[in-house]
Amino acid sequence: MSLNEDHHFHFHEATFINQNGELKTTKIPIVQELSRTNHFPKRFIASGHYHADTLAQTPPVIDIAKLRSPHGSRTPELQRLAAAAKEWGLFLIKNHGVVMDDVKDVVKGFFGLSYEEKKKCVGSYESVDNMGYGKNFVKSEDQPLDWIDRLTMKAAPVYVDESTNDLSVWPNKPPNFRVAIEKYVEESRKVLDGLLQDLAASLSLDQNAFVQQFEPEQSEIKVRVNYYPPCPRPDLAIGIMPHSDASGLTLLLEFGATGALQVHNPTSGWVTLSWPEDNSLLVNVGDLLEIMSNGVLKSMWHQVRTKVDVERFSLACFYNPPPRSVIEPVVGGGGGSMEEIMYKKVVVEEYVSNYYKISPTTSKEAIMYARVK
Ligand SMILES: O=C(O)CCC(=O)C(=O)O
Ligand SMILES: [Fe+2]
Repeated sequence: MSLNEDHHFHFHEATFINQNGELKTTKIPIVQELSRTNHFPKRFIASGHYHADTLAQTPPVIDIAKLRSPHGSRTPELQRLAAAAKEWGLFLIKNHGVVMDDVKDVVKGFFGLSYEEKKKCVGSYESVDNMGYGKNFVKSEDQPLDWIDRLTMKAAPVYVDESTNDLSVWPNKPPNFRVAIEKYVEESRKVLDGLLQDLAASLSLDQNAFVQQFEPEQSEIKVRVNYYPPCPRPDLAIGIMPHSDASGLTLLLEFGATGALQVHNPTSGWVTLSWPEDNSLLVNVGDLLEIMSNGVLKSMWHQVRTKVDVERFSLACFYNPPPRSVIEPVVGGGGGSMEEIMYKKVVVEEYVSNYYKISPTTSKEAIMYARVK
């Protein structure tokens, strides 16, 4: 179906350098408007991708209250944590204390604005490393487009000179958007710091082995809010193409609908993840923590499917060590001193910038940048 003349559609613009080194701009239709008018342009056909609905599985649930109970009694929960992070690279958490009602309201409020209002209320529209409003790794005219609208901001560190460092992409509507998200991010950081300690302990490493590389003053937390409107062709479209996150850890909140996030596991293939909207949050391992754990923890390869009848929202917090810091595998846990080193030292911002340069990819290619040959 082509974009009908009867409708007045808006577009995001993405700029990229093509294979001949030329600077190009491509126009990306706004999915809310397509959804509302039941249009499905060919550019959203993601052929060769996995489109089936598998039996939905609930990820392992880790009880943070149990992890914080006195030494000894927390051992079984630590073991469950290690098993989930090693095999799947993900787990749900409950009893984490993070309050999320305001965040859901502001995210819904933002995506409820018209395209013109959204564009006007985000101060800057540039894209650096995938930041800003409406960008989705577009690198060519022929690449399939994700059925998504998204806004990415840097929530930490908080810079004094906003013009250069946070791209001023925080929207000023709804008015409490930034305050609500910054509060959520600070609460999330505490939970993630605790989990970094638990993950190290669960691998018999010094409990500070990972967390000490995430300095409170300089660590980076990027927040991405994602909106997937109902899609006329879930059999052809993808909400987000398969990827692993470049992060250390990612904390994911989903609401509106479940059963859209799918994760690929070498033995089980694609698995659809589903869980009740009951305050649980999903934690997943990103590439940087896979490197820091010498490949013992696995960053998950995941994608998002679309749904024909329901809209879905998600909010991802990507927690990274400071951009200029050097990370390297921490060994000496269960593997012993003979453990083979799988990954090289990398500068965090160099890793992330290579990741964005080569994404999207068809497999976990970005991490090869850090792999010992
Ligand atoms: O919407 C989701 O469930 C996942 C989002 C995601 O993978 C991302 O933003 O990197
Ligand atoms: Fe992701």
